[in-house]
Amino acid sequence: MSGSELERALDLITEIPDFPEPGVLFRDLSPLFGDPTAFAHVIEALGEMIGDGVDRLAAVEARGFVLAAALGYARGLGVALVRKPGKLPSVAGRVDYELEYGTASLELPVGSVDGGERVAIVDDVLATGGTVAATAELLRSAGAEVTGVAVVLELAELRGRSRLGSLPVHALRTV
Ligand SMILES: O=P(O)(O)OC[C@H]1O[C@H](OP(=O)(O)OP(=O)(O)O)[C@H](O)[C@@H]1O
Ligand SMILES: Nc1ncnc2[nH]cnc12
Repeated sequence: MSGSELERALDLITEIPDFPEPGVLFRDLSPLFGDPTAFAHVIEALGEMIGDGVDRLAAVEARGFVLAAALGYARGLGVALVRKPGKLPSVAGRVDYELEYGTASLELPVGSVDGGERVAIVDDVLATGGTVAATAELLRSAGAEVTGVAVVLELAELRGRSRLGSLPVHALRTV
């Protein structure tokens, strides 16, 4: 894959002003998910960013699941599926946090990670960093070591990295 192929794939992301509320510029990855060539380039590039030495991926409902499922399949890694509340019969932990728009809670299913596992978090967008910070907290509470974060798009002005301490963050594109 050439750099320009990846750039063309990322150019499929569209911007929708004032969604889901006034003042938010929503980045829609649906066209990228819908284009098999672009999607394959993005999965390949995410795989290069997470590197070796990872035992498992973790992803957050809903858009993160699409990326992590494909990447996990490509790399032979299982995925810890972090859920929005009320979906799980057995909850290992719950964290409440702030989003760019509104508040949210996440839950980790019992048995999703083993103690000492090295887990990389995969998501589509890093905005305020609340989602990734909450996911990292859930994984660490369950005994995992979080190795880093790989996202397709980082929204730099929302300063998500500043909430993540020394956790390595890799983004395919930063805007
Ligand atoms: O860095 P943050 O400010 O936490 O924002 C990033 C999160 O926001 C979006 O998820 P959303 O909760 O909108 O859910 P979705 O994937 O179900 O659309 C996105 O998929 C990230 O997970
Ligand atoms: N502006 C944005 N666009 C898409 N997903 C987001 N998640 C949080 N902020 C977002």
